[in-house]
Amino acid sequence: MENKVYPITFKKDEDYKIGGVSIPYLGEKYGTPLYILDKETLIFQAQKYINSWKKYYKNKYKVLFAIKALPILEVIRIFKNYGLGALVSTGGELYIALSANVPSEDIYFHGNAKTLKEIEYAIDQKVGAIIIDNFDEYEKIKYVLSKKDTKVKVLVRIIPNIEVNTHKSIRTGQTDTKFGLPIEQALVLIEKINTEKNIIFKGIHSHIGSQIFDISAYVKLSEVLSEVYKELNSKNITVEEMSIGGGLGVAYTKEDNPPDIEDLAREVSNKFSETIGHNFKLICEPGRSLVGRAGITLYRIESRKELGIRKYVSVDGGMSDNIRPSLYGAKYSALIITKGDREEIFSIAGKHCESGDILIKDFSGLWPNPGDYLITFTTGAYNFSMYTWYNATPRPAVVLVENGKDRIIVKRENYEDLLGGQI
Ligand SMILES: Cc1ncc(COP(=O)(O)O)c(C=O)c1O
Ligand SMILES: N[C@@H](CCCC[NH3+])C(=O)O
Repeated sequence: MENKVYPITFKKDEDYKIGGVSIPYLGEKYGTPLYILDKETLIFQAQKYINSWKKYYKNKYKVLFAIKALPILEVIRIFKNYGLGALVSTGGELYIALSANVPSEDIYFHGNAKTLKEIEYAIDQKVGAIIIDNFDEYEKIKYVLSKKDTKVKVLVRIIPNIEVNTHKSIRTGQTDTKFGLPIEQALVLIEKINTEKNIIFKGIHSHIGSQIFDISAYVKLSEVLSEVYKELNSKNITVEEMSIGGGLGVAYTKEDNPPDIEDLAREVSNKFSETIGHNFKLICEPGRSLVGRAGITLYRIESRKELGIRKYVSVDGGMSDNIRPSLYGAKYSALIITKGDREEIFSIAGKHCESGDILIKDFSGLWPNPGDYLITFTTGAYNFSMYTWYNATPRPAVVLVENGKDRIIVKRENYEDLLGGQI
């Protein structure tokens, strides 16, 4: 079976390599902790999305990279070259997407608490659509437009009432959520929008959560979207676009068996064929499933400890570069590069002043020596972007590898950067 935890080019034959480059060599050259991204895996995942929709969806579609997962210019540029747009959730993300030269019509802006300033920025930049989350946002858009001679395209985010089996902090489609409007309220909002001449209603937006393995949740979502589509059609309101959001899961451990991107495209397309046909532009917004597998993080082992109750191995990073284990109890796979040959069970701890800063609990592997390397896998999504500088920890560098070549795409912060903005 294909190992979905490792990046496509990862090899552990004579040396440990990614993108044809020796991983210990990268550690020597750039220092640790180090985020390493495999370009081939990024491209493979992007092409999977594009080709799968092309195969099954018989009308226009657009894949928007949810840049919150990895807001790095070079990554966004790579995806743009394969025809992907960007989904942004703040003015800052919009700025990054524009700086990566994503055409503004390929940028969609969602979020439940957009400020007037962010709305004005999005309107001035002529984004592809603002995804309206609530009535107050609609009023803010009207206010901004009242000062300008311009129009804005919008989608309206609905709450589809679908519970998914993922961590409670990353579910978004259930009845009780801060994102979107119940369908009845969304319909009222859409009727209001339709009376505005400068707010152009384009369609419906939805998103059910993140790290989802169950394709049937997307099939249910497609049914819900079809019902809303029909309801609006019956009121003579045309729905040109519908978004199924992002959320497809990835494998963090060998036990994880996420569905293929192609399964998502086939099942969703089939459902729409049964219900309303492919009469609208279909949008999807993956983040994690585009970038998660492409990333690994390289650490150095700093110290070891053998307590009666447990053994600990501590590394030179931790919750600052990967907050997911402490925040969600997320599990990761790892590998230690060592000359040691003693198999042990131990916890891998970060260096931060929190007892909860444990990257992997009860890891089973070779007992290392200080100075050895540790690799954690599937760190491409929501690691760099959720970096925290707790304990005044400079942000690690990001290096991109491809065909035996490596280059820095985000510089490592230094101590002076930590003083940035401080007076
Ligand atoms: C509206 C929306 N779309 C897309 C995404 C991307 O999600 P994921 O990284 O799980 O694919 C998110 C984050 O969950 C989101 O909030
Ligand atoms: N930050 C979350 C995903 C959030 C999705 C954003 N809507 C994670 O690391 O799993």
